[in-house]
Amino acid sequence: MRRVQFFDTTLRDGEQSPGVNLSAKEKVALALQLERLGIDVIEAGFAAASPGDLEAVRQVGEAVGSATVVSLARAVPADIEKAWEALKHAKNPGIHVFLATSPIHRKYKLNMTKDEVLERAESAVRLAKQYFPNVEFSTEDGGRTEKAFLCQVAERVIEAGADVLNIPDTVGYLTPQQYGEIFRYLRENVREIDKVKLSAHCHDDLGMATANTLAAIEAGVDQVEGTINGIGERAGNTSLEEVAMALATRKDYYQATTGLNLKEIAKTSRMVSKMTGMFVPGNKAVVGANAFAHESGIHQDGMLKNSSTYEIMRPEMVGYEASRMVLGKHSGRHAFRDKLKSMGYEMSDEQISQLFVRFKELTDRKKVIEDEDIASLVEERWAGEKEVYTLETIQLSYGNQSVPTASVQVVDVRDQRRLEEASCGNGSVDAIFKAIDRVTGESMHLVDFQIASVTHGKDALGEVYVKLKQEDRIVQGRGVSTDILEASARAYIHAVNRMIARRDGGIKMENAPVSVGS
Ligand SMILES: CC(=O)SCCNC(=O)CCNC(=O)[C@H](O)C(C)(C)COP(=O)(O)OP(=O)(O)OC[C@H]1O[C@@H](n2cnc3c(N)ncnc32)[C@H](O)[C@@H]1OP(=O)(O)O
Ligand SMILES: CC(C)C(=O)C(=O)O
Repeated sequence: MRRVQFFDTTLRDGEQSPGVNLSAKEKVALALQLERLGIDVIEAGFAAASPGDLEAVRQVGEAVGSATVVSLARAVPADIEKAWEALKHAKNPGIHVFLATSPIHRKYKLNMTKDEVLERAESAVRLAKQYFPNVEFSTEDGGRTEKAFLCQVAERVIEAGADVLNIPDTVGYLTPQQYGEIFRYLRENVREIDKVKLSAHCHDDLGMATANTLAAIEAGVDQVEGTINGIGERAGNTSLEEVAMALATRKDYYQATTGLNLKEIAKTSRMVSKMTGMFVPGNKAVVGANAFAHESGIHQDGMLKNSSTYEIMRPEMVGYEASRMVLGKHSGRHAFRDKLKSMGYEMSDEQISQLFVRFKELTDRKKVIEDEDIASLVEERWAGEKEVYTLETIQLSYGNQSVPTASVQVVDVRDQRRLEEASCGNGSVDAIFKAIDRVTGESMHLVDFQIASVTHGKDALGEVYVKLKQEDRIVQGRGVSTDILEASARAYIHAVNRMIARRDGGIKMENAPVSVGS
């Protein structure tokens, strides 16, 4: 199986993302992490761009031990000399010289003829070779360059001593088939092509950077270039982690290996995101927060039975701890049961079914159900004595010019009667509590009322505590809901049930789940 070399340009092309500016210290920290990841070549910056970048390239070159550290340089002597100034003390120095070759760039940007481009490319490589043991030459906008002319450029830079020939799809224009075809064409038509390593460098303007890079690997390139998280100029570069995982997961197809320590991918991605301020979208392949998360019941059930049903690679392979089961509207009983178990609740099927009904009601109102939500549901259902009344519905009429009115429907679980009553109050909560007193025939005195937020965000669960007094007995009740008025009603009914249980000799809590601690 052949080994594909990985060239990382997060610190150069990645830094060309608008708004990104890495300090020398940050570049060194990232470069050391890239080295831990097993990157073969690290492009540390563009020494001629600024004194600060020259200094950063210098520090990276001296800090990195095994990887080759390169600086980008235009095909001008001053840039090449700056690159050498930065890297002359590096452990493994290299240079990446580029010159555009396409008709569009020759005419509008460089104002150079084909012959001038050939001359300049050759002389730049010759000069670079005087300083650096390792010289890469890139035909900028190679993807839109006439193939015959590309061959001419290739022959001239090989003759001048280039070690690597990179053909970038600078503007992300080519299709995978077209990009692969360029490398096959070069192999067939360039003299002494075997003297250089061929390299692929793609941009993601049409979302094809990874596909194009993989097509280049199929066409036999020796090296691939890209960035972590796919950051870079415009729509970004090839995501190296995507290519690495495609090769690792589809070894059967690509028949190629890398020198990467895949377990370092997650950490590297987090570092890049943090230092560049470029957040990784949740659905990003390999490193997105949802890349190993499962939300729907059918998928979660499959995952619990065997992870190969819905995962082609394990999160542990790239350094994540485990797949995540996200409980939400689309989740089913299997995942719900698994979550309860992982939180330490052991329950019968009947108990789980009862709780599942409340869970589904909650998911209609809350996007993501967190562990605290589940714990609140369990405690609300089983924290007290056996229920006498269960809340069915509440209806409210409220206006700042009118008296709030609440109507409450409950079921008396002793005989399954459905009961309904209404009441006015000083406020909505007062109206609800009075309606509950009426419907249950109980007379309670409210001693305390507190509201707390259980979870975060606009759809957070609210938790209400009430303390009720009847004669000399005091009980507490607790209710949770995304709606604070509903939580109030639940808390009040919870307390009423406890009061009845206490007063009538204590109805035992027969069905409560066993909590074995979480
Ligand atoms: C595809 C890529 O990602 S290429 C890398 C892009 N990265 C960067 O540009 C980041 C760093 N760049 C910089 O800091 C600045 O552009 C510098 C310092 C390199 C140059 O700055 P300036 O001298 O002010 O030139 P400016 O950037 O405005 O224009 C580029 C000049 O380089 C020329 N040029 C562009 N590419 C090359 C090349 N590969 N070889 C030689 N000359 C080149 C342009 O034709 C233009 O020349 P002109 O002034 O004769 O018209
Ligand atoms: C310098 C070259 C390789 C480049 O970044 C590009 O063409 O995209």
